[in-house]
Amino acid sequence: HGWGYGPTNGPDKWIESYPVADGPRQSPINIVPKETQYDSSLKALKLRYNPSDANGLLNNGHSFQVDFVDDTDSSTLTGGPITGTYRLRQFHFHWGASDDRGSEHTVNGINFPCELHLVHWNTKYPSFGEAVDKPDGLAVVGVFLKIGAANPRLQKVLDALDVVTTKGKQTSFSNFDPKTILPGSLDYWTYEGSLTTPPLLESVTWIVLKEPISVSPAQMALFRKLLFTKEGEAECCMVNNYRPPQPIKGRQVRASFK
Ligand SMILES: NS(=O)(=O)c1nccs1
Ligand SMILES: [Zn+2]
Repeated sequence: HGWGYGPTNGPDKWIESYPVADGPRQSPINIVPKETQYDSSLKALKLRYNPSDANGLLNNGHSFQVDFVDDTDSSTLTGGPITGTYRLRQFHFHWGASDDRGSEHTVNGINFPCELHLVHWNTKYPSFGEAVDKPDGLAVVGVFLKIGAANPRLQKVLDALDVVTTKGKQTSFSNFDPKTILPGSLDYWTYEGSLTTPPLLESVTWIVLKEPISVSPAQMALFRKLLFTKEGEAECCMVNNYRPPQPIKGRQVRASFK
């Protein structure tokens, strides 16, 4: 049976099929701001997204993702810690069964209820599939969600979830600008890491934003209505789809801000 987040196939079992799980640059990590190093050479993030590139919303059995058309440079990440141009491929979330956990990265050991990942691939490679296993192949922007006022910017995404409850369901989703779900500040921490789901490839430059966005308890309840399971199978709630922090193994986390 495939990997997942349950007691028999969860993060502690992934090493059995994916030995890189205990590699030197695994993600997520706990970020300790006092141990990060401000790097004045880090550039500002430049995110230029074209809403018309949004191309569907899918329950993939581990999370749900909004896919983007990535056959041109119309939705890109440049600047920040990276060189060159990375194209937006998809964004997705990780969340908990309750508001005290759900994020993958933590800050001073604090868990957030949810974390957004915007996945980009390096256009020095011909495709996402070619980039995904290269050390400079991907750049993922991570955004923490913290409990507060309802976030109207999230509502269009959350309103689409009721038709993709089970694994494999997808629905049309277009004309959406992911910049609208980013916080006001683009200050970030960055480090070299990996995919946080199998195959756990060590190909990700992580860019974790310091400022969270808000989400309300009612909005979190909508995430938790999704299922890991297919239509007709015994239902298993899609919650706690996060990997816990991994050993830093000597890595330096840099800050774009003082
Ligand atoms: N959670 S993640 O952004 O590291 C990711 N895993 C697989 C594709 S993208
Ligand atoms: Zn993710």
